[in-house]
Amino acid sequence: MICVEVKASRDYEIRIESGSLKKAGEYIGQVVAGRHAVIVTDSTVKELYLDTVEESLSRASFQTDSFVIPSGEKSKDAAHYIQLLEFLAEKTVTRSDVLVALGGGVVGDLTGFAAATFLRGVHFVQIPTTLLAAVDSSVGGKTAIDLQAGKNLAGCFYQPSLVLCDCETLKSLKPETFSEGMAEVIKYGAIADRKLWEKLRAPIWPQIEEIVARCVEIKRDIVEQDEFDLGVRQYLNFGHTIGHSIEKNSGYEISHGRAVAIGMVLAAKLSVKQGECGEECLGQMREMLERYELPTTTDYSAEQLIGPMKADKKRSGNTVSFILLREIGQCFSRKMTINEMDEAVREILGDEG
Ligand SMILES: NC(=O)c1ccc[n+]([C@@H]2O[C@H](COP(=O)([O-])OP(=O)(O)OC[C@H]3O[C@@H](n4cnc5c(N)ncnc54)[C@H](O)[C@@H]3O)[C@@H](O)[C@H]2O)c1
Ligand SMILES: O=C(O)C(=O)C[C@@H](O)[C@H](O)[C@H](O)COP(=O)(O)O
Ligand SMILES: [Zn+2]
Repeated sequence: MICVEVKASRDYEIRIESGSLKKAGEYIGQVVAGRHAVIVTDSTVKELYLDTVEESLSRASFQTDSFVIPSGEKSKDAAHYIQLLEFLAEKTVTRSDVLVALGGGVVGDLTGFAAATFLRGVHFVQIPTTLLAAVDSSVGGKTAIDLQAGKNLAGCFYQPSLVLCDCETLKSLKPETFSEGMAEVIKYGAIADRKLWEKLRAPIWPQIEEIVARCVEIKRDIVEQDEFDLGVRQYLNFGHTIGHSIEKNSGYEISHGRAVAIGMVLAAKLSVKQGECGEECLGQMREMLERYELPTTTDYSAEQLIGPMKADKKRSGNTVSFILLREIGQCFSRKMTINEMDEAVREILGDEG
């Protein structure tokens, strides 16, 4: 077992342990006082892992209920959020009880937001079952739902009480869903760790636990410095200003990981245009994403992309902080006015191809 400790507004452990799904009840029992657990999952994960987690919780004397949403980003919305809150009220969940997010980033973000707001805060535990959730969304306490107006526009910072990562669950992922998680892994290498980047050239499965652990350590180190996203945490948003716009433009048909992959190429391209890194950096970014069969180009026009980019949470008044690369393994933040961002996007898309 690898254990990574996080010190934030709530301290907690990330336990990376093969087979730990069967120990969920025992582990959750160690961090919460109540004995009522509501498992939130999606329609795909329910068929694969719900019974195992329910049985484990029952063995540890938990009463369990489950709330199942349809798989996919479209469930991360206000309607499912309200349905979940009504369900928790109907089941008389109390502040000492626990919500268990069993699934990918969609389940985790929605459950976290419900846990933060139901009764003004009940415990929640993340059990990530996608690579993306294991390396990124289960850690750090960003919770959110999408609004009609855009991605992740309602949410709050609310840390889980425990993250339990059983990499065995990643074996049932479709190859394209595994690749979507690799987009965030590639992000960590690009912004913070050249050595991690190099490891991604070797087969991933034999080193999966080590890779997950390194990613969550990088995220932990950043979150411990800036839990509330006012400074260095914004580095974790590399590729996301354009990525979120691509997701929104596609009506959430293009997944987060794929959209972020394209966003990272365009951010790298902007870094080259601004003289901050060499052409080879952009080439390496494209090569690494292609290695994992991730997209590197978009058909959306600058006109289409710019609108949603203005809703970025790194915006303050008329400026947006844009995350650029210095080299693979090092990034920084540059403030741009909305007009400068508009011009930059037109420029980088103008010669796309
Ligand atoms: N809070 C954060 O810090 C943070 C970080 C990154 C991404 N996110 C959010 O995470 C979401 C994307 O997460 P995701 O990529 O996990 O998407 P997802 O939750 O939609 O899962 C992707 C697909 O994989 C299926 N699935 C999950 N586990 C499986 C398993 N073990 N075997 C087979 N199928 C499985 C799901 O049913 C779904 O169809 C986005 O909404 C994004 O905004 C949040
Ligand atoms: O944890 C963070 O901070 C991140 O930015 C991680 C991102 O991968 C993630 O997609 C996050 O949800 C984006 O946040 P947002 O603030 O741009 O909505
Ligand atoms: Zn992301």
